[in-house]
Amino acid sequence: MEKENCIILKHINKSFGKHQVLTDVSIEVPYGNIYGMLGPSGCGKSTTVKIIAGISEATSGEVFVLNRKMPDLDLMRNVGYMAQSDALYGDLSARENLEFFGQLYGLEGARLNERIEEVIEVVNLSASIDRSVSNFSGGMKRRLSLAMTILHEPKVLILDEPTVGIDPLLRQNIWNELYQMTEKGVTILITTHVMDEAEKCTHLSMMREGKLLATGTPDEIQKRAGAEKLEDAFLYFSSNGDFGEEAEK
Ligand SMILES: Nc1ncnc2c1ncn2[C@@H]1O[C@H](COP(=O)(O)OP(=O)(O)OP(=O)(O)O)[C@@H](O)[C@H]1O
Repeated sequence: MEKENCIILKHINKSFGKHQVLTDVSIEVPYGNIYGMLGPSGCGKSTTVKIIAGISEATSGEVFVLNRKMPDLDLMRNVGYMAQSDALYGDLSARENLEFFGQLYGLEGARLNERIEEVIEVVNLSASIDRSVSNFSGGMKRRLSLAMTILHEPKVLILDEPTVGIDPLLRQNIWNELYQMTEKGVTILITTHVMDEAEKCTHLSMMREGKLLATGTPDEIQKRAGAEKLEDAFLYFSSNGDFGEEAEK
């Protein structure tokens, strides 16, 4: 099982003081897939991905990424993490931000310039590459953050609500790019509270109040709920208690 799965969470619990925000979260993310975590605001998606990315620690439970127990600093080069809030230097241009982050990951010279051109095109910001980021809209900042996350070609991408504020056409382009990356073996974990984005994922976890409601492919989840839409499946699992994959077998 460990060999097939790029990311494994085993019985993760997380509390902030007395507030338990994650309860017994176990997931397995197969290599080369887009795995979605779907749930309403505050259900614990960001907390989960921060633990996977190694920037927050679980209160109990274990996390493995690429067969290594997290947190593991040596793995950081292979993991691209895009947080919900953009970590950009407003005084710098988009190009300068990319140069700075690229150098941190050991890219330089012609290779760095080549990658910058590639990623800036993916997010459709080529025309604004030399503009100061302080003049960017929220959606442009999200797009630049995504470009920075994929710049060093990590094997694992962890994207926390990456397409918020991005228009539908560009969102489609970005999804196409994500699919192409999985064809090259990249594993992607993405959080969303939007059903139509969740449908695009190859695998899915539905989450509510820090607990998993259901896991599987979008199709499997709908079938188990007897629903034609993911939204109805979510409502079904929300009102019928906890139905992990195992419980339904
Ligand atoms: N550092 C923290 N200290 C205390 N409570 C926190 C902290 N981070 C998150 N929480 C709480 O944990 C719960 C889950 O938050 P989290 O951000 O993981 O949810 P989410 O599903 O990602 O929602 P959103 O999409 O709105 O960010 C919330 O009740 C939140 O208030």
